[in-house]
Amino acid sequence: KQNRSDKPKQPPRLDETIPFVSNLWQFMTNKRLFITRARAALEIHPVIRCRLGPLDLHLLRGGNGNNNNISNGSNNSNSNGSNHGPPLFRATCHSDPWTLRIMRSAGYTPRDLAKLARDDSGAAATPRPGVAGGAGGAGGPDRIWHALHRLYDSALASARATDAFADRFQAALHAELVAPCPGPGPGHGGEAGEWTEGVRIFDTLKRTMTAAATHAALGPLMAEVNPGFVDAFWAYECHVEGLAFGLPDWLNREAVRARARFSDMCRRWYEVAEPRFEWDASGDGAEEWEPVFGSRLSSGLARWARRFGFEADSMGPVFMLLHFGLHANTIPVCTWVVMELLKDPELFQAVREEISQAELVRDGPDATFKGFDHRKLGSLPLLQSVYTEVLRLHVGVLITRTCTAPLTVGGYTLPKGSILQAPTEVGHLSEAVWSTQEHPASEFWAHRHVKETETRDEMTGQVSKRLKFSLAGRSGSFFPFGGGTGMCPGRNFAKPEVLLAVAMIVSSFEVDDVTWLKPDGSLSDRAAQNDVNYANSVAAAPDREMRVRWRRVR
Ligand code: HEM
Repeated sequence: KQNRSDKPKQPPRLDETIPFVSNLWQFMTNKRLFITRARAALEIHPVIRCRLGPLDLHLLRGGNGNNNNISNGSNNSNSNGSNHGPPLFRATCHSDPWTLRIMRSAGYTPRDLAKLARDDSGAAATPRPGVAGGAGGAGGPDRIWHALHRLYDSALASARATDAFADRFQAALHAELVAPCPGPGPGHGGEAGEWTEGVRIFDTLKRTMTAAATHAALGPLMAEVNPGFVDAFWAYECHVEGLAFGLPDWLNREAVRARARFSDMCRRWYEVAEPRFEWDASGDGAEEWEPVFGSRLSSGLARWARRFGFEADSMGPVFMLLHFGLHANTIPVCTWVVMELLKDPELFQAVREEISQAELVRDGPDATFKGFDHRKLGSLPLLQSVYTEVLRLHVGVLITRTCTAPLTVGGYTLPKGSILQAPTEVGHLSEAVWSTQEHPASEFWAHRHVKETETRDEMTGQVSKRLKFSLAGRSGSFFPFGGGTGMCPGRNFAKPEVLLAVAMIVSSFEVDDVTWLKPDGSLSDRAAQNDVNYANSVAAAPDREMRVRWRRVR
């Protein structure tokens, strides 16, 4: 209702039975339900208020109907993500306090956290208006956020970094999954031509992709120094969201133990790598990969921490979060793609045929397989559609920002300093945006993002049909990588990693005998769904494992 006083009109509040208690309790204990209720309220109102403990939040709707098709200047407008979305993607909204919260929960020391908290100049090249830009002014020595984001731009989001990562990842995954190697170690795919029974898809991808992506991004030392790091990572990974936004540590002992174990491994690795590294070689112009820290992203992060005088106790957490960013979403996303293909033999065959177009040309008919061109893979329409559909259905997160200037949304003016959250699910699951008569938005439909086009050959008159990938008109309702200044800088690593792993499995294995297993290993009578424990954790893990038998066909 319009308020008659001079006070600005306030958005409605999210209902709760016990004021100040019920919503907070639900957020901490059943985030899935909290987000479902918020989604329902946002179907009616473009913005709602909600108090969670000390925080007064504004929940916003994404989507095309919200007058919010705002460009964020990112170079990303294809299936990697979207450069449109909710108003919180504007340049005046930032995510530093939330990133700090994640860093604190990972174990950065109070002194190093204080350095980050002191710098309110933001991540952009120009310091925020009215802010000195740290003690050093614009581009000055104290602009710690800007330095981090510059590193992300050059060593994570750039084409050069992506190509180097994709090549290393592909070679390492081939060694893990396909290369014949008797005895323990690589070769999870088994001997060529022989059936391997009881292959667990999620488990196999966790082992092989974690090892390969770690090799490509952090070099070979992590596996040498910490042989059990893959298991330790996944034991920690399932607790990260809860550690940052859920129960306090003293109620969360198992999570605290898992974090300490993996953080110690990262610190040990750093202590082995640090004295071996050539610190004098130049940073930005350095080679994309060297055998100590691995990629320029990893050595750049070490340089960033050194430049700002980080304490030894922060180094485990710094690299633990790099592992988290690298593995926690790509591997479940890849698993969902593989599961969808294996559930549908016709789709599997269609994708296999499409993928063959991206195989690198061999030196001769009998020459060995050389791998895939990751750029070509990323442009294949059906594969892109499947990838997009998986991101749409299995990525769920409350994108969070603080606004540094008043923001007008849906007729309400939210004051400077307001905390804004946009649940990706409101856009991703919108029936109005995604559904067709045969395929509701809640359903996986591999062809949702492709159109068939016909072209006529002018010489022969022959008509050929082609698929074309398109998100046209819907990109404002699709933001699995967030948007604006806080948009995921790893999105360009994620796509080739997922598609290369899918291509390698689809082209190298014959698969049958699909069954589903419950977490205790017993048979399940249904396929996997999003694990409710991963609500708001970006990519959800599957709550059922897929078991198959497979044999390597090359
Ligand atoms: C399918 C895979 C991935 C998904 C769905 C995903 C999603 C996201 C989302 C939703 C955010 C928050 C964005 C926002 O607030 O607007 C984010 C941030 C981030 N992601 Fe990713 N991500 C993926 C892969 C990766 C990879 C491979 C890396 C590589 C290390 C990575 C590194 C990061 C980092 C460093 C941030 C924080 C950026 C900042 O501090 O502003 N991500 N990601």
